[in-house]
Amino acid sequence: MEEGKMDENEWGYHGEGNKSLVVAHAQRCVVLRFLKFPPNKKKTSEEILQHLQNIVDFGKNVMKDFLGENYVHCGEVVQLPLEFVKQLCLKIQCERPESRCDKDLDTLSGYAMCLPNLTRLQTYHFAEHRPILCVEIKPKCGFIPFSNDVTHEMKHKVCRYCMHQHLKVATGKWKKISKYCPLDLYSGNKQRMHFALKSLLQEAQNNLRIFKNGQLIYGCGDARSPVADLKELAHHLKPFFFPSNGLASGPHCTRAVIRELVHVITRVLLSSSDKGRAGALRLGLQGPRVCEASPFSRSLHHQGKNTPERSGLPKGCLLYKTLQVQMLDQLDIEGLYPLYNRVERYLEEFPEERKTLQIDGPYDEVFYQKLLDLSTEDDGTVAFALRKVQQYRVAMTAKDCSIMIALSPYLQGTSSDQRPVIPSSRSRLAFSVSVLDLDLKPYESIPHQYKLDSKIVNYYSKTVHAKDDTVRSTRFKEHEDCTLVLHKV
Ligand SMILES: O=P(O)(O)O[C@@H]1[C@@H](OP(=O)(O)O)[C@H](OP(=O)(O)O)[C@H](O)[C@H](OP(=O)(O)O)[C@H]1OP(=O)(O)O
Ligand SMILES: Nc1ncnc2c1ncn2[C@@H]1O[C@H](COP(=O)(O)OP(=O)(O)OP(=O)(O)O)[C@@H](O)[C@H]1O
Repeated sequence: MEEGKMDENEWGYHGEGNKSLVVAHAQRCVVLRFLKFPPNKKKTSEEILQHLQNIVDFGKNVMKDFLGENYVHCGEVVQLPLEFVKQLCLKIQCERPESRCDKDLDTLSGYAMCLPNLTRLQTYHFAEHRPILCVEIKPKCGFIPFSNDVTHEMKHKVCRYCMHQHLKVATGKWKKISKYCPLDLYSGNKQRMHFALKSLLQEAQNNLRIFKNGQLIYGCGDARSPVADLKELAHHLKPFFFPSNGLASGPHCTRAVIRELVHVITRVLLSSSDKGRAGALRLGLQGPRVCEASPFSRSLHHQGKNTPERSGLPKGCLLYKTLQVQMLDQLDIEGLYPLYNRVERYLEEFPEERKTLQIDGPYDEVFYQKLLDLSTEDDGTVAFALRKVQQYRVAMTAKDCSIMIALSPYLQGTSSDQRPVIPSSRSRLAFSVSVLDLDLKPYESIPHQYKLDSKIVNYYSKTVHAKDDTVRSTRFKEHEDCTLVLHKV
């Protein structure tokens, strides 16, 4: 970033999560990502610089290897004029969703990350005139824990996302339970993936956002208020997908366009662009392939088909690689927590060792190499406990990242476009797939994870499953009655 040339009027509010806020440049395809903190928890400039540098290093030294060179954009740390940051912060404040204003943008350090704008990813630096559509999916955890340390039987049957939905609705975070189940999306089975994507479109929550030419057109800007409905979305999508002459409208047309979007996204998600260090992780998928709470698997169950077709994900695709990283959580939080406590006890005795143990970085090649040891035999050492803790943090990061799929019409002959192409009903679409929000989860969040896990499972077991049992036992009684009647006849 060239000092003196920074003008806040060239930047606009783009979006934010729990820990960072993103502004986008109006012309150039770049964004600035600032850290956010609760008002009473300000950090020093040095701490912020270190934190941002750690994010970049973690992307470069760990995630690029695990997920693949092509999918990860690490960006760089930039120093900005403080006056620019202050003015920018004032300018965007009114656009920030209220639910995110419990944290303030860091305006004191002047440091931020500069990244390609993945919602407009074309030739990277300058926007082209081709329309561009971008679908952002936060898929969450795609497997059911297989660890023997799991004590709640329910956790072997229902995935965390589906259980968590009930707690989220009960606490008012969302209004409706979503039909989306990550296991359907990660199944590699087209039918299940279509169902998962349609469910995300019906109830986007913070798991789906759609941008057109860099502007949010679908999904939640605010925690609770969607920006458009499916009809409006279909209208936006027509230039990309509409199968006929562009004049038709009505529910039939909306359905056709949405179906086309779902099919294209599925194909992109199953495509491979593998340039990473091949096979850094080889974790065989263990545990159930379906979640009992998914409406898709429930409907199969009712049809008497207990296991859906096994398709599996192609090894080079981003979903497969993300799932592999997620499965670095081999012990589940229940098995991990005692190991975290072992590390804690050691640190209480030898606080100066925190640095050697690389708990707060550096996230370098040494850190990466240690993650590759997947043995689960506990020899009682701090080294073992620490390795599992670090693997867990990396797994949690992959469980919370987002996938960005950018699509634009492929113009034959006129483009120096190097991107892969996918056929759609209207034209061919050039696409790129990227992953974002790869900030390593903090060591300190482990006790919170432990408590939250038990809260989610207890709530689900007590309320939902108890209700299910009542329904089932009523059905069983009806069935018994029915059998008796049949016997009499
Ligand atoms: O615990 P979860 O599964 O609710 O995930 C949190 C996310 O909630 P979600 O369930 O996706 O709505 C949560 O997302 P929201 O703020 O709810 O949009 C954050 O991503 C949070 O990460 P961090 O603590 O900011 O690093 C996430 O926390 P981590 O568990 O990844 O640390
Ligand atoms: N490089 C990028 N290009 C385009 N948009 C981006 C980019 N990075 C982030 N965003 C947008 O900004 C939003 C917030 O970013 P991000 O997910 O990194 O925030 P966070 O606070 O770290 O998230 P979380 O709540 O998961 O902790 C994203 O959901 C995405 O829409």
